[in-house]
Amino acid sequence: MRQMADVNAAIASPDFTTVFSPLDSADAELSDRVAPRDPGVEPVILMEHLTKVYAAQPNKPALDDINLAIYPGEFVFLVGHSGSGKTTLLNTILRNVKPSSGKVLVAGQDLMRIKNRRIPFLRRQIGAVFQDYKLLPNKTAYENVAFALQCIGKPRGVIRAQVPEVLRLVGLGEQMDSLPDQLSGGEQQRVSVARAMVNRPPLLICDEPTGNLDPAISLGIMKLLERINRTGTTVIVATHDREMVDSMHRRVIALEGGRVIRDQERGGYGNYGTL
Ligand SMILES: Nc1ncnc2c1ncn2[C@@H]1O[C@H](COP(=O)(O)OP(=O)(O)OP(=O)(O)O)[C@@H](O)[C@H]1O
Repeated sequence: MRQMADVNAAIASPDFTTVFSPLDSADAELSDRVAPRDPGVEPVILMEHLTKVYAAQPNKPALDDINLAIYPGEFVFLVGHSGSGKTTLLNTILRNVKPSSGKVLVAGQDLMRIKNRRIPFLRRQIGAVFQDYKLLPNKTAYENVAFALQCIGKPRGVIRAQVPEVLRLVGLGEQMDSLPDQLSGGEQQRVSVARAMVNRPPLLICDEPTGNLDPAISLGIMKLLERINRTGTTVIVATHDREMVDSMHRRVIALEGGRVIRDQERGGYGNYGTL
């Protein structure tokens, strides 16, 4: 009873973002949605002459003069051979990697000048699904997602309201109390997606979210990302999953040797091997 009162209070509080309700209706006729690119719309990500040279490879830039604008609500695939710079580009957006030169703005913030104390605030605006961001093995699906909110000081009532909602959204309403090793690979990845989006970030970035998953499960993850995108979240996915990219007809940015070699509004995977 007390718990229900907490939940109701949380829903009424300004901290609660009832985030996920538009999703059912969003399943309708939105597949042709194209993000706005009116002159007045600011890009959520802007890169100008962005270059990253790692000290270990001084003669081979990981990113080489990247110029890109990604607008709110876009769904973007990042493709290219292994070592072409996809992860470095995503890590630049999270400010895990500091560029060597050029300009990068994320949600209007200049990441070349951002103060260290502001970086955690930047990261709260960005949900990240990386293959190596493992779930905590001794926590249930519920606790793994709740932990992300606890870390940023969300009230208990908000956590009790939002965590079940997001887990139901990713299709794990019945498995909230399962530990990671009681879940399949695809289910674990869905917990990662739930964890990344529970705070309703305006930007979701995913590095190989379907790596090592079988094709049917990969499709489920991609459909989930598509639904999240339909609520207005900008989604960027680095992937080697040719079938996925070819079937979704979304914007495709291809990297080669740290350079953008293709940027298509509705593209396909292209001629890359899987590695
Ligand atoms: N921390 C690092 N230190 C030095 N070099 C690095 C580092 N991280 C990446 N690199 C190099 O930068 C280049 C780009 O690597 P990156 O991981 O961004 O490519 P990728 O396209 O994500 O590859 P994959 O598809 O295999 O994940 C590669 O030459 C890689 O060896």
